[in-house]
Amino acid sequence: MKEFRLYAITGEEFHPGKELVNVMEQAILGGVDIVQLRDKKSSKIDVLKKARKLREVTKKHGVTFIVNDHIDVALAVGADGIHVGQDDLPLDEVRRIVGPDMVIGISTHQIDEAIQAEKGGADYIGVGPIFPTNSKEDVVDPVTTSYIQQIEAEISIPYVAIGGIKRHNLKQVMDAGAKRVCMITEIVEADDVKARCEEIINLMEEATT
Ligand SMILES: Cc1ncc(COP(=O)(O)OP(=O)(O)O)c(N)n1
Ligand SMILES: Cc1nc(C(=O)O)sc1CCOP(=O)(O)O
Ligand SMILES: [Mg+2]
Repeated sequence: MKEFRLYAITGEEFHPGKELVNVMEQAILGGVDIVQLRDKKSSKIDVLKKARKLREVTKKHGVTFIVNDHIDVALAVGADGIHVGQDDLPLDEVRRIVGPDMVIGISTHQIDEAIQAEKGGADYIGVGPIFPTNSKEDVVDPVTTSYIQQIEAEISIPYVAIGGIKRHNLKQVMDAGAKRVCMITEIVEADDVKARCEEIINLMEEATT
């Protein structure tokens, strides 16, 4: 898969009054290089309509587009990838459905899951939640930055740290070894989403120099 650094997940409930596609385009202009559509509330047809719009804007800017949960929607709109959780279809079934070229990401919360994901052919893993988060209802307890250190030592495929990551704790995440971060609220809640993403990327660069 294409290299990435800042991964944004949609969270429409956190930007009332602002259009989903406009918010995510601002994030892209600010430097986000993966966009994931995550929508737990809409009907399938509405998820499809949002996915079509996000596919268009991500394609226009050459940014990777991932759909959370809905493999059928990902295939229908020609997304670059699908993100699944531990309770979703097993990786080999997902691969059989989406074919050899689509990116598959999977959430992991402990090292055994990460090892299985790597063996099972995932293209990247989510590593989290690093800190407490209010953006996901059925979330497990924070895994802390020590999980990042374990992943660094034992896993070779790309991983992205997620969960409660903000500007103020970003350095802790980077210092633990993470090179890629994923955020919902810290990005989409900002008044100026483009400027917020630029600030986050500057902080990531500062933390690694
Ligand atoms: C990059 C990334 N990492 C983890 C998740 C969480 O996925 P999942 O466990 O399937 O939970 P939901 O997002 O479906 O609530 C993610 N979406 N993206
Ligand atoms: C969608 C999601 N998955 C997580 C995991 O740990 O797998 S944490 C999370 C929510 C991330 O949102 P925020 O950046 O607002 O904390
Ligand atoms: Mg999911």
